[in-house]
Amino acid sequence: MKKYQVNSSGGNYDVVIDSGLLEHIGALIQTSISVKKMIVITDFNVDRLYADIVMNSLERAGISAAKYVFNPGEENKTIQTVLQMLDFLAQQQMTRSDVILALGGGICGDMAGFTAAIYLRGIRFLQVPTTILAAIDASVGGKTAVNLSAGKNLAGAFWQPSLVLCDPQTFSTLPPTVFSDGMAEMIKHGMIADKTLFHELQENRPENNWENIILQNISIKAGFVARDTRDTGIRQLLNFGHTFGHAIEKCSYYSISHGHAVAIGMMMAARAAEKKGICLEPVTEPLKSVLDRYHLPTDCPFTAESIVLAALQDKKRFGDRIQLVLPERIGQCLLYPVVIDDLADFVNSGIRKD
Ligand SMILES: O=C(O)C(=O)C[C@@H](O)[C@H](O)[C@H](O)COP(=O)(O)O
Ligand SMILES: [Zn+2]
Repeated sequence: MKKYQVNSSGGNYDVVIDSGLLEHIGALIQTSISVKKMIVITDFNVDRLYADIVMNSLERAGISAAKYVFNPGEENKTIQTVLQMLDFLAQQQMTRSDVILALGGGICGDMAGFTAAIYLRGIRFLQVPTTILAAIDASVGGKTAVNLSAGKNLAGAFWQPSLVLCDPQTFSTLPPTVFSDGMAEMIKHGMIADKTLFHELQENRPENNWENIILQNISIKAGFVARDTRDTGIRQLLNFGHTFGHAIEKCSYYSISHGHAVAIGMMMAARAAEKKGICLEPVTEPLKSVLDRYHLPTDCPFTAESIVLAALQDKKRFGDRIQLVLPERIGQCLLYPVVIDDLADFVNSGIRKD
């Protein structure tokens, strides 16, 4: 069992990582935060696999719980789905002392968290990540959101969970592409902050060491969250690969998943940075080899024009500038503001392999 305290300007909370914790999650919740009534929010895939274990454990711990199940997929991460969740909470007469439990991957946590942020102007919620991506990234830091037709995560709130409970046994049921999605964010953490983690991922697979590797990743992410919870500066480094990645997700109508799009986005940023002489050492070749190792894509299937158009909606755009995150060396990236007129040149350099 591993424990880590996340500090943020929106509150401090524990992350508990323990294989098999879903079986006794009710008791674990009762020892950390006192709760009588909960709504478990999950998608149809996770419902089939883990909802009964969780619901039974909550009941044994004396927590009255109802369940809301939504259709999986990024295309359902919408305000309409959140409205349905809000209506369900109201029907169940949830009050300000009651709690939402998000059981699932990043999409589930983002929507359940956003619902918690706005229902009755804010109630508590717990993150129970069941994917690698949610465990090492989305469950920590309080970014909650839905997509708009204009782009990814364009409406949301900063709303921190009260507790994060992670059972790495759930990773054993992940489809290979969902497994790879999580590895993309892990490689990102290595690229922006920890060259030792990057080299570990080059040499060893993480499967036999989940508790340590999740802890290591959460401490990287939590370091940025503690220094800049509301994403106005240094936290934006966590967006390495995301400006182009979000554009790729949008251009693909979300048929390319988040981690896969971020993998391509990181490669584009690396190629552009290397060509423009921003890198202090070669980064493109080692990044490509580690992405290949985890079966992640490295080439952009869209034109530079369509990527530029989609990227103009990025949240890191401030007027006529957009903040890119570019690698200097493995384990170190920098924030690199670019005027909008120069964006096409960066995107072109990132797409072209010569
Ligand atoms: O927590 C952060 O900060 C991140 O940027 C982590 C990202 O991996 C994550 O995908 C996040 O949701 C993207 O944030 P956004 O502000 O670009 O929507
Ligand atoms: Zn991400």
